[in-house]
Amino acid sequence: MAALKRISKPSSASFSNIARCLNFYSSSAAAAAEINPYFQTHNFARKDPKDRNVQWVFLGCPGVGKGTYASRLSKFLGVPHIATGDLVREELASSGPPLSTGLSEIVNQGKLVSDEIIFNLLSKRLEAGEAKGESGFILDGFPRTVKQAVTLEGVIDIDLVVNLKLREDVLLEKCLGRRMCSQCGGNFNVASINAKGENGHPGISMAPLLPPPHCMSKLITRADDTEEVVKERLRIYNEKSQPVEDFYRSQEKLLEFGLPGGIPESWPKLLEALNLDEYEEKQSAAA
Ligand SMILES: Nc1ncnc2c1ncn2[C@@H]1O[C@H](COP(=O)(O)OP(=O)(O)O)[C@@H](O)[C@H]1O
Repeated sequence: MAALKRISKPSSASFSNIARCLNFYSSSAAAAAEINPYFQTHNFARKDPKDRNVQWVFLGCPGVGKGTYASRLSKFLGVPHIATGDLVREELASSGPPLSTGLSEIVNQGKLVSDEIIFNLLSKRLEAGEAKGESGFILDGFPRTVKQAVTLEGVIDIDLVVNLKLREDVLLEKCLGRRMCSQCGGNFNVASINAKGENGHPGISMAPLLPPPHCMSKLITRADDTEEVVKERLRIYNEKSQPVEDFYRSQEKLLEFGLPGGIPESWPKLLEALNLDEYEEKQSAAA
């Protein structure tokens, strides 16, 4: 597959953030390695990129569409889509009190769960995948802090980080429109977005992503998709996760992608930005 990296140069404003990340890196690398012995000892992913599938990360604010595009891309490339938010929700559904009570309180307030829990869930998921012969992954929702990024960097080579971007007013509308089918787990969106252009930002329209008729009566809204909690999640993203963008930008791994609209407009442009458009044409021609 062709080289897939498109690199964004760091802006001068981001250099102080990069320096902060690097200071953090040196002071936290040892602490980060202590978090999970699995991550400390296991080097399953240090394989030559020629001998494995892609190891990518999707970054972006809540509601931007990380799950939608990471999941489409994972099917397209034949690699697992690993979303730490899904791992947390599965853990909540399968564990009883008191763990589930404490965990759901954190998630429902829009806060980040502890690194210990996240590293345990992620390492278990990677280990299970490895046992099944999986190769490569697209991570979604991880890393969310520079400390998590540093820890990941210590054990796994990340090839590319895709940073999805969307206006904040649209993010809020999208989060409030999110629905999930309580039976099949499918993700949908009932919001019909028509945001006018303002402050140099172009207008943006997104059609709702409606479920098939048999899911319609089973739709639920995530408890953390209320206006108050989404605003808190956006605040936490800006505080804790934005520096992760600078961390990867400084490593020249960051691909910035501003979503131009809904899936029909954005998907072909994303493939183009990833140099995958020709790959798709070849696949369609072969089918
Ligand atoms: N890497 C992580 N570190 C800490 N907490 C996480 C992480 N990933 C997921 N979570 C927890 O799971 C919740 C849901 O995550 P996710 O589905 O990715 O939400 P979002 O729509 O905000 O991207 C987060 O608000 C947080 O409480």
